[in-house]
Amino acid sequence: MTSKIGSTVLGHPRIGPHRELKRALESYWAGRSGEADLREVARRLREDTWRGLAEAGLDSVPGNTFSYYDHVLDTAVTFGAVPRRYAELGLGALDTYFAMARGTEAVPPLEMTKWFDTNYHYLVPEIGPDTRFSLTDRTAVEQFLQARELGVETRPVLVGPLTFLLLSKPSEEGFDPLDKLAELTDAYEQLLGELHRAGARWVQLDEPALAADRTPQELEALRNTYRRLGDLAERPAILTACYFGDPGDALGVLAAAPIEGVALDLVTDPSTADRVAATPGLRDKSLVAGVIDGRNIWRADLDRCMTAAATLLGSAGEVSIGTSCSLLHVPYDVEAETNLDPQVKPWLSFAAQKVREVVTLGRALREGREVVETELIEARAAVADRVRAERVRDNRVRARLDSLRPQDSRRTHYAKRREAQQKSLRLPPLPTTTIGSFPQTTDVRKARAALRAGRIDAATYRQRMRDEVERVIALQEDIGLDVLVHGEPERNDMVQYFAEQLDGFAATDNGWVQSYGSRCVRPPILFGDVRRPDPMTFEWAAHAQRLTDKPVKGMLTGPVTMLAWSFVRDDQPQADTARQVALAIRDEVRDLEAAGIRVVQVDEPALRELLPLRAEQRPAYLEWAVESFRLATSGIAEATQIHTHLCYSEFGDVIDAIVALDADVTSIEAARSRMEVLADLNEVGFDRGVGPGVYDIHSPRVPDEEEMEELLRAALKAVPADRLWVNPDCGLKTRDYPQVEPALRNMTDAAHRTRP
Ligand SMILES: CN1c2c(nc(N)[nH]c2=O)NC[C@@H]1CNc1ccc(C(=O)N[C@@H](CCC(=O)N[C@@H](CCC(=O)N[C@@H](CCC(=O)O)C(=O)O)C(=O)O)C(=O)O)cc1
Ligand SMILES: N[C@@H](CCS)C(=O)O
Ligand SMILES: [Zn+2]
Repeated sequence: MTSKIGSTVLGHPRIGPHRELKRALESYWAGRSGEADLREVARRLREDTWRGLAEAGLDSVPGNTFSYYDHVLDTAVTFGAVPRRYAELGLGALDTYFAMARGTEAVPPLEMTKWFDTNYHYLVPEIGPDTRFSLTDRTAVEQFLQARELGVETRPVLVGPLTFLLLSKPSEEGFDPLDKLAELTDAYEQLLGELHRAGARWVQLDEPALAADRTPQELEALRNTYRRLGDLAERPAILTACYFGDPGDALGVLAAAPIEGVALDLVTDPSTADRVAATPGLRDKSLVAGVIDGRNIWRADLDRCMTAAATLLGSAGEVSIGTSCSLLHVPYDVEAETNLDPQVKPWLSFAAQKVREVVTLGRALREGREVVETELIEARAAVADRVRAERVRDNRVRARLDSLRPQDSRRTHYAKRREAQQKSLRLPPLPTTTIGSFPQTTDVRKARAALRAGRIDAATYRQRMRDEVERVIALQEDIGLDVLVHGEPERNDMVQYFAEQLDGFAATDNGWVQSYGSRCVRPPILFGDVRRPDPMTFEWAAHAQRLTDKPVKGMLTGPVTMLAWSFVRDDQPQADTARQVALAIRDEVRDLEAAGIRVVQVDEPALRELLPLRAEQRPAYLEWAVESFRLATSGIAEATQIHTHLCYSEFGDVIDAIVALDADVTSIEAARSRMEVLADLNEVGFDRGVGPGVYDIHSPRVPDEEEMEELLRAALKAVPADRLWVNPDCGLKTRDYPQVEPALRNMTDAAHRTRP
């Protein structure tokens, strides 16, 4: 008989409570430590996680949640999908894995892209006719056995076969990775067999791709795959996890499949719960009710969660309590925060607190609410305090929003702006610029760490950053760039930096969340009405502008990106929150203009990221996303040139929205896709300045001027010279000067050679 799941979480952070894995990885990559050291750090992190989750009282502990870099890459390696160019390097297993993740001198890495609508990035597997799927890496089995030796029985978690192939890209044109589903399913069968023989009672197959629109053929593929896996004679019980949204018609397919369990996200779309009762096939299955939000940080209303879970009793064979998705997207522990606002802190729940919430609800469901009365009372009080808190509402902000008129988010006609800007800026054709950040050197980061630790005072820190701005301006002048930037040395992060200065946001000291590989972010917490008490950036931009006669571009982060990369309040529509952020940015744009800054860039790299997974929800999102950008960038002189910057995604789905932003110049990631985005923009009649990136900043490689010239000539076929800008794909903060300086010199030379 199938064992019960009880209470569980679908996955867990893995970077380490103090980013131990980040440090171990970076030390290994820099050659400062060996493979054994790295493996030892990883082993300890895994063991601490298993023990911690078991001791917290979870009935079912997820396993195989650790990754040295990315779980999609792990899945590719598990099933032998290692493209030949990496296998041929002749490296050991771990270094081949890192070559796929980061590239080497000889080969670029796999492409990296966003994991659904989150700020986590996965590596895109390449699948082609030559891919031979087979079980080539047994880490999942080994880790199951290691956990068992510690006395913890885990439920190994794997990316499901359908999601894996849907997230992959064909290694050659015209090939559909789904054609390999049957062969991949053979390999999953083998792994399930080995896990069974090792003693695993449950396995979790993650199928978040089911939260997006799926074709009938894809649903048929789902049906066939899960029928095959389910019909395996010797295997663990299968829990298929659907998260990031409602699984739609896929729910019926899974309910009819011969598997034992389904985990549902009941947070993203609470109406998913209503469909459970209407899906009779679930009555003999284990249902993990994902009532605790796995990707936001608000303390749960446990009474409401209990009621939601209890209404499902009877609609499924067994109802368990779970998180809506993996906890990968939240920080480890609120208790690690010593400087958080004392009123806000009890409103929050990070991974450790969410595990406790799940355990509490699991007990309440099993043994009755009385046994967890104290926990319920505490949660009730915290939730009520947040609802009542006066500081969450700022009537000045609300009054200002109420008084806005439609013309407040409109600029004058582009043709007039263009003329005024040409007169003011006098730029050559194919003007050169960068996206904003210059390398965040060790000295810059050390200065910030010293300021935080009180080893230097604010005035010393400020002077060091001003000196850095001077260096960056001098370098750009020397290289001959046309529109300069101050380099953003004073920013810890392009979202957190602003959040730290805005009312309504709280920042964490240790709330790290993995963004990709060893890179992390600390998403700020947007808890209340947003207001800008003081100017935020103009001191830096004005300082930079005083150092040069060339125009300096002011650099701000747009409202959509501020929301996308923060933990956002869930007590009002996102559109309202975005408008509040937009007003704060609008004030900053005006201050920059008043300080003599003639070009302002408002970055919206997350515009595509927040696009709903289901097409029917997209127009409403795009409307508020565009409107908030326009609110932030209107109300200024015609001569002030607004730039925006987009990166980290494919733009096909948001191309109309890019036009609707009404920016004067748009810089956009394009180097790796060889300018394809320009044709898409032409198709919708885009007639503004555009800077398709000619330098892929994701790789340490220095592009030579010939290849950038070739890209520019390709761009000129789609865009006339008087609209084409020359810039890298994105900011340079993750690169080092020895790469950046020659690359920018080559880029500038390429622009000069290409100019008519
Ligand atoms: C553009 N991207 C961003 C996303 N999300 C964001 N919120 N911000 C982004 O920029 N999403 C999409 C992409 C993802 N890309 C990246 C790229 C780079 C990073 C990254 O480099 N992260 C850094 C941490 C950045 C930061 O917060 N720095 C702080 C703290 C630095 C620090 O760790 N200091 C040490 C001491 C340092 C020393 O002594 O040398 C410490 O505190 O222990 C700062 O500069 O002050 C990373 O290292 O992971 C993320 C996403
Ligand atoms: N201005 C930012 C944009 C990154 S998406 C930077 O240059 O880093
Ligand atoms: Zn970017």
